[in-house]
Amino acid sequence: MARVGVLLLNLGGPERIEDVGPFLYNLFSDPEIIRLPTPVLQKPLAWLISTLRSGKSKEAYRSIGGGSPLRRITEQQARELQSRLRQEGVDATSYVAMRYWHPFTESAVGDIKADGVEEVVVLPLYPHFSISTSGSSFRELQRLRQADPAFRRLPIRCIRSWYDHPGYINAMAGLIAREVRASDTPDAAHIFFSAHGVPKSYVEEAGDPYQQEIQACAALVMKRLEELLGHANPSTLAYQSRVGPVEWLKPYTEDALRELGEQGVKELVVVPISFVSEHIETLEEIDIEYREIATEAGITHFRRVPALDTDPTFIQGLADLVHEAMAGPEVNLDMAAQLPKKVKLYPQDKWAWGWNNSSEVWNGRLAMVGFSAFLLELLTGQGPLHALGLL
Ligand SMILES: C=CC1=C(C)c2cc3[nH]c(cc4nc(cc5[nH]c(cc1n2)c(C)c5CCC(=O)O)C(CCC(=O)O)=C4C)c(C)c3C=C
Ligand SMILES: [Fe+2]
Ligand SMILES: [Fe+2]
Repeated sequence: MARVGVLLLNLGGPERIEDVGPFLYNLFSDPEIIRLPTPVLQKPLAWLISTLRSGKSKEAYRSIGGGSPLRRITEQQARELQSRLRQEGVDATSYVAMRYWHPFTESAVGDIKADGVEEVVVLPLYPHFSISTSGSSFRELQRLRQADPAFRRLPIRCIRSWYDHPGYINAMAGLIAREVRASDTPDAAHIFFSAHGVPKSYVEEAGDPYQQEIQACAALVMKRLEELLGHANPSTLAYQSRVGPVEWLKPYTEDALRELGEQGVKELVVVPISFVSEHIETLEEIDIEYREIATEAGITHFRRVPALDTDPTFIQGLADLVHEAMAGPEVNLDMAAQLPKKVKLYPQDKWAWGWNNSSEVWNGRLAMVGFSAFLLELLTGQGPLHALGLL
């Protein structure tokens, strides 16, 4: 029997307050998170944005005990999945590969090689594919594979997304049903799916299938929920955790909550749909920030469905996914990261006259160059603004 390494991909989170700044720097250094037309500005901009954001982020992490529980929960999921697979006769060892904090992808790959694993199943702990999450982790793994012949030789099967997998849908519907049954008005409780957002351009320009997978997933969960409860509840899907000035997927969670309050909705069952573990966005953003907004909007009962964490139906669903992948063909990292249609990932490069996409791109580039020169001058204390006595 082959020794199988199950590589679980996740984002990672700062474990202590001191980690917040470097964690944010790693996150914003990723071109799949901030898509710039030119890579030279990625690091200076990552430094600037992480410095500006770190105060707000630290405050949020402080309010949930000083760090993210993501590593602890992901490692627990990995252990439980491993023992489930071993009980089912697979010689499996699970590994955790985080994208922006420990344990980093590189160290997981080092462990896989050291343990003599013979084939790898890559399982992102994101049910829905997004360029910014699974896509970024697949690309990171691809970089490591290209640089390392020993890793490249291992057969690999990647699971791209699993938002419609029965194990996951059943586990989600089961947790929601429990909250609905415990509510004051089980027939009328409003099911509020709050998915993590992405910038609108990811979907509309880059062809990210994320929104379509989220919508399909919410519909499947509602169908299963109706079967479990024996009645159909009203529902809403909205997007949370917007960062920066650009437009993200709509409706925004805060706007949707206010609108439901105006419509007279009193009882809400909030479902964190894109997360399978408790983390800052569930514990701080939903439980503290959105609860407050909902209460102000007149929603008197605000229940939040817990994240799946190590729910047994969910862990069994993950084990089934691994079995299915092992029985199927090899799926390499390029195939897993592929977007459904041919799209332009970065704004067009060719110059064209007029007020058009091209001029906006070049305006943006010139502004970035000017801004970087300004930043450099601030750091070095030398440059044209100092020469003119303006700095
Ligand atoms: C489906 C899940 C996620 C998507 C999609 C996603 C996109 C995305 N996120 C940011 C910016 C930040 N994300 C941060 C933390 C964070 N994000 C996710 C999940 C998704 N992100 C997780 C699991 C975590 C870790 C949470 C933890 O407990 O530590 C942060 C840091 C926290 C904060 O300051 O709010 C930022 C910033 C962007 C820009 C983006 C899409 C482009
Ligand atoms: Fe957030
Ligand atoms: Fe995020």
